[in-house]
Amino acid sequence: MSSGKVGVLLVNLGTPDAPDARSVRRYLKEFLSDRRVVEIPALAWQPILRGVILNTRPKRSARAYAEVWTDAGSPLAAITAAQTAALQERLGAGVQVAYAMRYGRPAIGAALQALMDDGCERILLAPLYPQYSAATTATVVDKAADTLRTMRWQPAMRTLPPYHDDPVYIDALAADIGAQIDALDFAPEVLVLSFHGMPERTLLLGDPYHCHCRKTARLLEAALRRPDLRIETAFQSRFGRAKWLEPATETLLAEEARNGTRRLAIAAPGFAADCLETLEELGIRGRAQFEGAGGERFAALACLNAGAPGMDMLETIVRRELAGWV
Ligand SMILES: C=CC1=C(C)c2cc3[nH]c(cc4nc(cc5[nH]c(cc1n2)c(C)c5CCC(=O)O)C(CCC(=O)O)=C4C)c(C)c3C=C
Ligand SMILES: [Fe+2]
Ligand SMILES: [Fe+2]
Repeated sequence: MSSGKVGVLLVNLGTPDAPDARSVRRYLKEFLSDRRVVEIPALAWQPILRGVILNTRPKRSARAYAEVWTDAGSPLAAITAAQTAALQERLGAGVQVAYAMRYGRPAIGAALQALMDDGCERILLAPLYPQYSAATTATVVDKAADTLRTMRWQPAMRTLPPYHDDPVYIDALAADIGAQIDALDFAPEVLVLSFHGMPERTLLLGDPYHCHCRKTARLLEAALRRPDLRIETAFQSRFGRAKWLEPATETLLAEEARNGTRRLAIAAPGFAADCLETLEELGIRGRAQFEGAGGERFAALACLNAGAPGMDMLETIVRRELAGWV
Protein backbone atom coordinates (compact mmCIF):
# COMPACT_ATOMS: atom_id res chain seq x y z
CA MET A 1 0.00 0.00 0.00
CA SER A 2 1.47 3.32 -1.05
CA SER A 3 -1.13 5.98 -0.28
CA GLY A 4 -3.97 6.51 2.17
CA LYS A 5 -6.95 6.09 -0.11
CA VAL A 6 -10.41 5.22 1.21
CA GLY A 7 -12.45 2.28 -0.07
CA VAL A 8 -16.12 1.38 0.27
CA LEU A 9 -17.13 -2.24 -0.18
CA LEU A 10 -20.84 -2.81 -0.74
CA VAL A 11 -21.84 -6.39 0.05
CA ASN A 12 -25.01 -8.28 -0.77
CA LEU A 13 -25.97 -11.93 -0.44
CA GLY A 14 -24.83 -13.44 -3.71
CA THR A 15 -26.45 -15.25 -6.56
CA PRO A 16 -25.62 -18.06 -9.00
CA ASP A 17 -23.44 -17.34 -12.05
CA ALA A 18 -26.05 -18.79 -14.40
CA PRO A 19 -29.68 -19.99 -14.19
CA ASP A 20 -28.77 -23.66 -14.49
CA ALA A 21 -28.87 -26.45 -11.93
CA ARG A 22 -25.07 -26.79 -11.75
CA SER A 23 -24.47 -23.12 -10.96
CA VAL A 24 -27.37 -23.00 -8.52
CA ARG A 25 -26.06 -26.13 -6.78
CA ARG A 26 -22.61 -24.57 -6.31
CA TYR A 27 -24.16 -21.40 -4.93
CA LEU A 28 -26.58 -23.21 -2.59
CA LYS A 29 -23.82 -25.47 -1.30
CA GLU A 30 -21.77 -22.49 -0.17
CA PHE A 31 -24.80 -20.54 1.13
CA LEU A 32 -26.48 -23.36 3.02
CA SER A 33 -23.19 -24.63 4.49
CA ASP A 34 -22.77 -21.33 6.34
CA ARG A 35 -23.31 -22.08 10.03
CA ARG A 36 -24.67 -18.55 10.48
CA VAL A 37 -27.48 -19.38 8.04
CA VAL A 38 -28.38 -22.92 9.04
CA GLU A 39 -27.76 -23.28 12.75
CA ILE A 40 -27.81 -27.06 12.88
CA PRO A 41 -24.64 -28.97 13.84
CA ALA A 42 -22.70 -29.80 10.66
CA LEU A 43 -22.67 -33.53 11.44
CA ALA A 44 -26.47 -33.59 11.32
CA TRP A 45 -26.98 -30.99 8.58
CA GLN A 46 -24.38 -31.84 5.94
CA PRO A 47 -25.84 -35.31 5.12
CA ILE A 48 -29.28 -33.71 4.64
CA LEU A 49 -27.84 -30.88 2.57
CA ARG A 50 -25.69 -33.11 0.34
CA GLY A 51 -27.99 -36.13 0.27
CA VAL A 52 -31.35 -34.44 -0.20
CA ILE A 53 -31.42 -30.68 -0.72
CA LEU A 54 -28.58 -30.36 -3.23
CA ASN A 55 -30.11 -33.18 -5.27
CA THR A 56 -33.55 -31.64 -5.53
CA ARG A 57 -33.59 -27.89 -5.00
CA PRO A 58 -31.05 -26.70 -7.64
CA LYS A 59 -33.20 -27.91 -10.53
CA ARG A 60 -36.33 -26.25 -9.15
CA SER A 61 -34.55 -23.04 -8.17
CA ALA A 62 -32.79 -22.86 -11.57
CA ARG A 63 -36.19 -22.82 -13.27
CA ALA A 64 -37.23 -19.95 -11.01
CA TYR A 65 -34.00 -18.04 -11.72
CA ALA A 66 -34.52 -18.53 -15.47
CA GLU A 67 -37.85 -16.68 -15.20
CA VAL A 68 -36.20 -13.50 -13.90
CA TRP A 69 -32.71 -13.66 -15.50
CA THR A 70 -31.75 -10.59 -17.55
CA ASP A 71 -29.28 -9.82 -20.35
CA ALA A 72 -27.05 -8.34 -17.63
CA GLY A 73 -27.24 -11.59 -15.61
CA SER A 74 -28.93 -12.25 -12.29
CA PRO A 75 -31.00 -9.22 -11.23
CA LEU A 76 -29.27 -9.11 -7.85
CA ALA A 77 -25.81 -8.96 -9.47
CA ALA A 78 -26.81 -6.45 -12.14
CA ILE A 79 -28.50 -4.10 -9.66
CA THR A 80 -25.66 -4.31 -7.13
CA ALA A 81 -23.20 -3.40 -9.92
CA ALA A 82 -25.42 -0.46 -10.89
CA GLN A 83 -25.59 0.72 -7.25
CA THR A 84 -21.80 0.53 -7.04
CA ALA A 85 -21.33 2.59 -10.21
CA ALA A 86 -23.89 5.17 -9.06
CA LEU A 87 -22.28 5.50 -5.62
CA GLN A 88 -18.82 5.84 -7.21
CA GLU A 89 -20.15 8.68 -9.37
CA ARG A 90 -21.58 10.43 -6.33
CA LEU A 91 -18.54 10.01 -4.05
CA GLY A 92 -15.99 11.01 -6.69
CA ALA A 93 -12.42 9.95 -7.30
CA GLY A 94 -11.26 10.37 -3.68
CA VAL A 95 -13.15 7.23 -2.63
CA GLN A 96 -12.99 3.88 -4.38
CA VAL A 97 -16.27 1.97 -4.44
CA ALA A 98 -16.44 -1.77 -5.12
CA TYR A 99 -18.91 -4.56 -4.42
CA ALA A 100 -18.73 -8.16 -3.29
CA MET A 101 -21.10 -11.02 -2.61
CA ARG A 102 -21.11 -13.11 0.58
CA TYR A 103 -21.62 -16.26 -1.52
CA GLY A 104 -20.30 -16.67 -5.03
CA ARG A 105 -18.55 -13.91 -6.91
CA PRO A 106 -17.00 -11.39 -6.53
CA ALA A 107 -15.83 -12.85 -3.21
CA ILE A 108 -15.34 -10.58 -0.20
CA GLY A 109 -11.70 -11.59 0.30
CA ALA A 110 -10.71 -10.90 -3.30
CA ALA A 111 -12.56 -7.58 -3.32
CA LEU A 112 -10.89 -6.45 -0.08
CA GLN A 113 -7.49 -7.42 -1.44
CA ALA A 114 -8.16 -5.56 -4.71
CA LEU A 115 -9.05 -2.40 -2.78
CA MET A 116 -5.83 -2.71 -0.77
CA ASP A 117 -3.79 -3.36 -3.89
CA ASP A 118 -5.22 -0.08 -5.20
CA GLY A 119 -3.89 1.69 -2.10
CA CYS A 120 -6.96 1.78 0.15
CA GLU A 121 -5.70 1.84 3.74
CA ARG A 122 -9.15 2.55 5.16
CA ILE A 123 -12.18 0.53 4.09
CA LEU A 124 -15.85 0.87 4.97
CA LEU A 125 -17.55 -2.52 4.81
CA ALA A 126 -21.20 -1.92 3.95
CA PRO A 127 -23.51 -4.95 4.15
CA LEU A 128 -26.63 -3.89 2.25
CA TYR A 129 -29.04 -5.23 4.86
CA PRO A 130 -31.15 -2.56 6.58
CA GLN A 131 -32.27 -5.02 9.28
CA TYR A 132 -29.47 -6.77 11.18
CA SER A 133 -29.42 -10.53 11.42
CA ALA A 134 -26.65 -12.96 12.24
CA ALA A 135 -27.50 -14.83 9.01
CA THR A 136 -26.75 -11.79 6.86
CA THR A 137 -24.87 -8.89 8.48
CA ALA A 138 -22.77 -10.94 10.90
CA THR A 139 -21.67 -13.47 8.34
CA VAL A 140 -20.40 -10.66 6.07
CA VAL A 141 -18.27 -9.34 8.92
CA ASP A 142 -17.09 -12.91 9.72
CA LYS A 143 -16.01 -13.39 6.12
CA ALA A 144 -14.12 -10.08 6.01
CA ALA A 145 -12.42 -11.03 9.28
CA ASP A 146 -11.35 -14.37 7.76
CA THR A 147 -9.46 -12.39 5.12
CA LEU A 148 -7.99 -9.88 7.56
CA ARG A 149 -6.69 -12.82 9.61
CA THR A 150 -4.43 -13.79 6.70
CA MET A 151 -2.97 -10.31 6.17
CA ARG A 152 0.26 -8.98 7.56
CA TRP A 153 -0.72 -5.39 6.72
CA GLN A 154 -4.39 -4.90 7.38
CA PRO A 155 -6.50 -1.91 6.35
CA ALA A 156 -8.37 0.08 9.01
CA MET A 157 -11.98 -1.09 8.84
CA ARG A 158 -15.37 0.33 9.70
CA THR A 159 -18.74 -1.36 9.21
CA LEU A 160 -21.98 0.30 8.19
CA PRO A 161 -24.47 -0.18 11.03
CA PRO A 162 -27.94 -1.57 10.32
CA TYR A 163 -30.19 1.27 9.14
CA HIS A 164 -33.66 -0.17 9.72
CA ASP A 165 -34.88 2.89 11.67
CA ASP A 166 -32.77 5.57 10.04
CA PRO A 167 -35.07 8.46 9.01
CA VAL A 168 -33.14 8.74 5.75
CA TYR A 169 -33.99 5.11 4.88
CA ILE A 170 -37.60 5.38 6.03
CA ASP A 171 -38.12 8.60 4.04
CA ALA A 172 -36.53 7.06 0.91
CA LEU A 173 -38.88 4.06 1.18
CA ALA A 174 -41.92 6.25 1.81
CA ALA A 175 -41.14 8.48 -1.20
CA ASP A 176 -40.36 5.57 -3.52
CA ILE A 177 -43.25 3.31 -2.48
CA GLY A 178 -45.66 6.27 -2.42
CA ALA A 179 -44.69 7.25 -5.98
CA GLN A 180 -45.06 3.67 -7.20
CA ILE A 181 -48.52 3.37 -5.66
CA ASP A 182 -49.59 6.67 -7.23
CA ALA A 183 -48.42 5.41 -10.64
CA LEU A 184 -50.59 2.24 -10.48
CA ASP A 185 -53.74 2.08 -12.58
CA PHE A 186 -55.69 0.95 -9.51
CA ALA A 187 -55.93 2.01 -5.87
CA PRO A 188 -54.79 -0.82 -3.57
CA GLU A 189 -56.86 -1.50 -0.48
CA VAL A 190 -53.92 -3.21 1.23
CA LEU A 191 -50.15 -2.74 1.12
CA VAL A 192 -48.21 -5.79 2.31
CA LEU A 193 -44.66 -5.19 3.59
CA SER A 194 -42.89 -8.51 3.03
CA PHE A 195 -39.55 -9.18 4.74
CA HIS A 196 -37.36 -12.24 4.25
CA GLY A 197 -38.21 -14.79 6.93
CA MET A 198 -35.98 -16.43 9.53
CA PRO A 199 -36.45 -19.43 11.83
CA GLU A 200 -38.46 -18.27 14.85
CA ARG A 201 -35.76 -19.78 17.06
CA THR A 202 -33.35 -16.99 16.07
CA LEU A 203 -35.71 -14.45 17.66
CA LEU A 204 -35.81 -16.49 20.87
CA LEU A 205 -31.99 -16.64 20.83
CA GLY A 206 -31.79 -12.85 20.76
CA ASP A 207 -31.35 -11.98 17.09
CA PRO A 208 -32.79 -8.46 16.64
CA TYR A 209 -33.95 -9.13 13.06
CA HIS A 210 -37.65 -9.55 13.83
CA CYS A 211 -37.71 -6.38 15.96
CA HIS A 212 -35.84 -4.46 13.25
CA CYS A 213 -38.39 -5.53 10.62
CA ARG A 214 -41.32 -4.60 12.83
CA LYS A 215 -39.78 -1.19 13.58
CA THR A 216 -39.14 -0.49 9.88
CA ALA A 217 -42.76 -1.39 9.14
CA ARG A 218 -44.13 0.82 11.92
CA LEU A 219 -42.02 3.84 10.92
CA LEU A 220 -42.76 3.32 7.23
CA GLU A 221 -46.49 3.15 7.87
CA ALA A 222 -46.30 6.49 9.72
CA ALA A 223 -44.14 8.08 7.00
CA LEU A 224 -46.43 6.94 4.19
CA ARG A 225 -49.35 8.91 5.68
CA ARG A 226 -52.05 6.98 3.85
CA PRO A 227 -54.87 6.41 6.33
CA ASP A 228 -56.99 4.81 3.57
CA LEU A 229 -54.40 2.11 2.92
CA ARG A 230 -54.33 -0.86 5.32
CA ILE A 231 -50.72 -1.95 5.88
CA GLU A 232 -49.80 -5.53 6.83
CA THR A 233 -46.39 -7.05 7.60
CA ALA A 234 -45.39 -10.60 6.64
CA PHE A 235 -42.34 -12.84 6.26
CA GLN A 236 -41.54 -14.72 3.06
CA SER A 237 -39.23 -17.45 1.71
CA ARG A 238 -39.81 -20.15 4.33
CA PHE A 239 -37.16 -22.88 4.08
CA GLY A 240 -37.12 -26.28 5.81
CA ARG A 241 -39.39 -27.75 8.43
CA ALA A 242 -38.73 -25.53 11.44
CA LYS A 243 -41.21 -22.84 12.48
CA TRP A 244 -40.40 -19.52 10.82
CA LEU A 245 -41.46 -15.99 11.65
CA GLU A 246 -45.15 -15.42 10.98
CA PRO A 247 -47.38 -14.51 9.30
CA ALA A 248 -46.04 -16.13 6.15
CA THR A 249 -46.45 -13.89 3.08
CA GLU A 250 -48.00 -16.65 0.96
CA THR A 251 -50.59 -17.44 3.63
CA LEU A 252 -51.41 -13.78 4.11
CA LEU A 253 -51.89 -13.17 0.37
CA ALA A 254 -54.36 -16.04 0.05
CA GLU A 255 -56.19 -15.07 3.27
CA GLU A 256 -56.52 -11.45 2.15
CA ALA A 257 -58.14 -12.55 -1.11
CA ARG A 258 -60.41 -15.06 0.64
CA ASN A 259 -61.49 -12.37 3.11
CA GLY A 260 -62.54 -10.03 0.32
CA THR A 261 -59.51 -7.87 -0.55
CA ARG A 262 -59.60 -7.34 -4.32
CA ARG A 263 -56.74 -4.85 -4.90
CA LEU A 264 -53.37 -5.37 -3.25
CA ALA A 265 -49.80 -4.06 -3.58
CA ILE A 266 -46.74 -5.69 -2.03
CA ALA A 267 -43.34 -4.14 -1.26
CA ALA A 268 -40.15 -5.70 0.13
CA PRO A 269 -38.43 -2.96 2.17
CA GLY A 270 -35.72 -5.26 3.54
CA PHE A 271 -34.23 -6.01 0.13
CA ALA A 272 -31.79 -3.39 -1.15
CA ALA A 273 -32.09 -4.84 -4.65
CA ASP A 274 -34.66 -6.82 -6.54
CA CYS A 275 -33.75 -10.48 -6.72
CA LEU A 276 -35.24 -13.95 -7.02
CA GLU A 277 -37.14 -13.48 -3.77
CA THR A 278 -38.92 -10.33 -4.92
CA LEU A 279 -39.27 -10.84 -8.69
CA GLU A 280 -40.19 -14.52 -8.73
CA GLU A 281 -41.47 -15.32 -5.25
CA LEU A 282 -43.56 -12.14 -4.88
CA GLY A 283 -44.03 -10.93 -8.46
CA ILE A 284 -44.90 -14.28 -10.02
CA ARG A 285 -45.86 -16.75 -7.30
CA GLY A 286 -47.32 -14.11 -4.97
CA ARG A 287 -49.57 -12.85 -7.74
CA ALA A 288 -50.76 -16.41 -8.45
CA GLN A 289 -51.47 -16.99 -4.72
CA PHE A 290 -53.51 -13.77 -4.46
CA GLU A 291 -55.38 -14.10 -7.76
CA GLY A 292 -55.91 -17.84 -7.29
CA ALA A 293 -57.80 -17.09 -4.05
CA GLY A 294 -60.05 -14.48 -5.64
CA GLY A 295 -57.93 -11.29 -5.75
CA GLU A 296 -58.34 -9.10 -8.83
CA ARG A 297 -55.58 -6.49 -9.00
CA PHE A 298 -52.02 -7.15 -7.77
CA ALA A 299 -48.79 -5.17 -7.98
CA ALA A 300 -45.33 -6.14 -6.72
CA LEU A 301 -43.46 -2.86 -6.20
CA ALA A 302 -39.77 -2.48 -7.04
CA CYS A 303 -37.05 -2.26 -4.38
CA LEU A 304 -34.99 0.92 -3.98
CA ASN A 305 -32.40 -0.53 -6.39
CA ALA A 306 -30.21 2.13 -8.09
CA GLY A 307 -32.98 4.73 -8.33
CA ALA A 308 -32.57 8.28 -7.00
CA PRO A 309 -34.34 7.86 -3.61
CA GLY A 310 -32.29 4.76 -2.79
CA MET A 311 -29.01 6.20 -4.00
CA ASP A 312 -29.58 9.48 -2.11
CA MET A 313 -30.13 7.36 0.99
CA LEU A 314 -27.07 5.18 0.42
CA GLU A 315 -24.86 8.18 -0.28
CA THR A 316 -26.01 9.85 2.95
CA ILE A 317 -25.48 6.86 5.23
CA VAL A 318 -22.12 5.99 3.64
CA ARG A 319 -20.83 9.58 3.84
CA ARG A 320 -21.82 9.64 7.51
CA GLU A 321 -19.65 6.59 8.22
CA LEU A 322 -16.75 8.08 6.24
CA ALA A 323 -16.65 11.17 8.50
CA GLY A 324 -13.05 11.96 9.47
CA TRP A 325 -11.74 9.74 6.67
CA VAL A 326 -12.64 11.99 3.73
C1 LIG B 1 -32.02 -21.43 6.07
C2 LIG B 1 -32.31 -20.83 4.98
C3 LIG B 1 -32.30 -19.36 4.76
C4 LIG B 1 -32.18 -18.30 5.66
C5 LIG B 1 -32.05 -18.33 7.15
C6 LIG B 1 -32.18 -17.11 4.86
C7 LIG B 1 -32.08 -15.79 5.37
C8 LIG B 1 -32.05 -14.63 4.60
N1 LIG B 1 -31.91 -14.54 3.22
C9 LIG B 1 -31.95 -13.21 2.84
C10 LIG B 1 -31.87 -12.69 1.53
C11 LIG B 1 -31.92 -13.45 0.36
N2 LIG B 1 -32.13 -14.81 0.27
C12 LIG B 1 -32.13 -15.18 -1.05
C13 LIG B 1 -32.27 -16.47 -1.56
C14 LIG B 1 -32.36 -17.63 -0.79
N3 LIG B 1 -32.52 -17.74 0.58
C15 LIG B 1 -32.51 -19.07 0.95
C16 LIG B 1 -32.55 -19.58 2.26
C17 LIG B 1 -32.40 -18.82 3.45
N4 LIG B 1 -32.32 -17.46 3.55
C18 LIG B 1 -32.35 -19.84 -0.24
C19 LIG B 1 -32.28 -21.36 -0.28
C20 LIG B 1 -32.25 -18.95 -1.31
C21 LIG B 1 -31.94 -19.33 -2.79
C22 LIG B 1 -33.05 -19.39 -3.68
C23 LIG B 1 -33.85 -20.62 -3.51
O1 LIG B 1 -33.36 -21.72 -3.79
O2 LIG B 1 -35.00 -20.47 -3.07
C24 LIG B 1 -31.93 -13.99 -1.85
C25 LIG B 1 -31.95 -13.91 -3.38
C26 LIG B 1 -30.69 -14.37 -4.06
C27 LIG B 1 -30.75 -14.20 -5.57
O3 LIG B 1 -29.94 -14.84 -6.22
O4 LIG B 1 -31.56 -13.46 -6.11
C28 LIG B 1 -31.79 -12.93 -0.98
C29 LIG B 1 -31.53 -11.49 -1.31
C30 LIG B 1 -32.08 -12.43 4.03
C31 LIG B 1 -32.17 -10.91 4.05
C32 LIG B 1 -32.15 -13.32 5.11
C33 LIG B 1 -32.28 -13.07 6.56
C34 LIG B 1 -32.66 -11.99 7.10
FE1 LIG C 1 -32.60 -16.12 1.89
FE1 LIG D 1 -37.55 -17.96 -2.17
